[in-house]
Amino acid sequence: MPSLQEELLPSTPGKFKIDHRGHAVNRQFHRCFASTSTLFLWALFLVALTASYLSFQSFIDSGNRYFTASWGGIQWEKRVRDSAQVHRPDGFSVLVTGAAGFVGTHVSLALKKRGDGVVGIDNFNTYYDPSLKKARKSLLQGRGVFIVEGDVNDARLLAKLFDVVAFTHVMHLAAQAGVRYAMENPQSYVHSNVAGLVTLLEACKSANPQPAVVWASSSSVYGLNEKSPFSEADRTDRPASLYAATKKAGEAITHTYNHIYGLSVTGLRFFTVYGPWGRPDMAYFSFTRNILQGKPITIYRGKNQVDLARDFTYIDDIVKGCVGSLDTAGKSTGSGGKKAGPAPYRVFNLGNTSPVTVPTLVSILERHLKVKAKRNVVDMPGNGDVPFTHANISSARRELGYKPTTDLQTGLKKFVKWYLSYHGYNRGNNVN
Ligand SMILES: O=C(O)[C@H]1O[C@H](OP(=O)(O)OP(=O)(O)OC[C@H]2O[C@@H](n3ccc(=O)[nH]c3=O)[C@H](O)[C@@H]2O)[C@H](O)[C@@H](O)[C@@H]1O
Repeated sequence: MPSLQEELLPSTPGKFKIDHRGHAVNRQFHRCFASTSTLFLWALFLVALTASYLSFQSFIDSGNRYFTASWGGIQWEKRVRDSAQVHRPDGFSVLVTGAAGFVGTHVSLALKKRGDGVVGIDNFNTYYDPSLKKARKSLLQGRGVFIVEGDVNDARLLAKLFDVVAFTHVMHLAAQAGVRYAMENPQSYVHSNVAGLVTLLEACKSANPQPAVVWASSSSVYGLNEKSPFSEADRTDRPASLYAATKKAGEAITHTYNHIYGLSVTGLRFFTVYGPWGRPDMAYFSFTRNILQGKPITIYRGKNQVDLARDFTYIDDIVKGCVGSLDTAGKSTGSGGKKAGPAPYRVFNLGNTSPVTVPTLVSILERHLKVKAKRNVVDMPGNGDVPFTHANISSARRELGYKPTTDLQTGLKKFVKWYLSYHGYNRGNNVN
């Protein structure tokens, strides 16, 4: 009779083989032990392999960050200095973050044109097609604006930039934009709009002299506010999206740096900015692309079948608001991380003051493109959108001389003209 042990010990995995000769148990036991130790060795080998792969990856990562960084060196510093060179009396030298972005490109061009020194920084991330960002970079380079490829989370890079140039102003436009994408990639909003902002403010507060900071907040901070038009004094404690929440956090964070370190801060609440060289993720841009390609567009509709509306604001008006903010920003009072007295803290709405519904936006595009849209109207999903926005701009008008002059009809015409030419359409046949 085979012993119980003999019956329970398989000679090969998955199979019972009963050996009635003398040292069956020993042999079986030995085989089993051998296969267990082989397994153990294999497991050890796999763990070692995984560990070395991970450390190799982190070496590559840090290598990318620190050894193959696209910044640094004498030539690089010269380019930064040249780009920051001021060419008008009492001109500014401005560090523009997100310089290859939509608003960043236009503001940089405007500042350079009037003789200010401009250095850009942009991480060229892939939130939308980086080739558009590269094209904007070429445009800027052609006008003498140097863009450093880097992230505002890179404290060493920022410290280096402030070491090379005594920036008078920082125009902080680098951000993770987009209201609905926050549900897909929440961490990217924390990374850019919270962590990146703090890293930048740390660099600004430590700089000597401290620059004045003007930065992009958003109309989305008004969230569920129903009082219209939106005034700066209205509630902003009910954000409807994580994007809005990070912008609201930015307003609180910048206030802290103003309070503790004497940084001069101006926050600008932009209202749905549009125009040439715009962002492909925004509705007016993606609608244009789809209409031209004969693809359907999705139009969200609010509660009780009410159309959504936005206070769409043309880029040139926004640029005037940004430049006006830089011109009127009081000085920071601190230096090297120490406050010497109170500094200005301001928040302004930069809108157009005349909301337009999304279906009307589509009709205007159809007219300019001479193509009918395939409209697919759906109820607004719970994705962070708000039903309408409408700016009260009396503060900006009073203090910045801000006065928007471009209506949606005119602004979209300019956008369509740019879009067709940028994408190589035959303009003569397509635009009014
Ligand atoms: O001003 C702001 O605060 C914000 O403006 C825009 O956000 P949003 O107004 O949502 O702009 P779009 O994404 O272009 O949407 C405009 C309107 O079109 C609607 N929409 C969007 C996409 C779509 O497929 N269908 C559609 O009907 C949206 O619901 C919204 O009412 C920007 O994307 C934000 O980065 C910015 O901060």
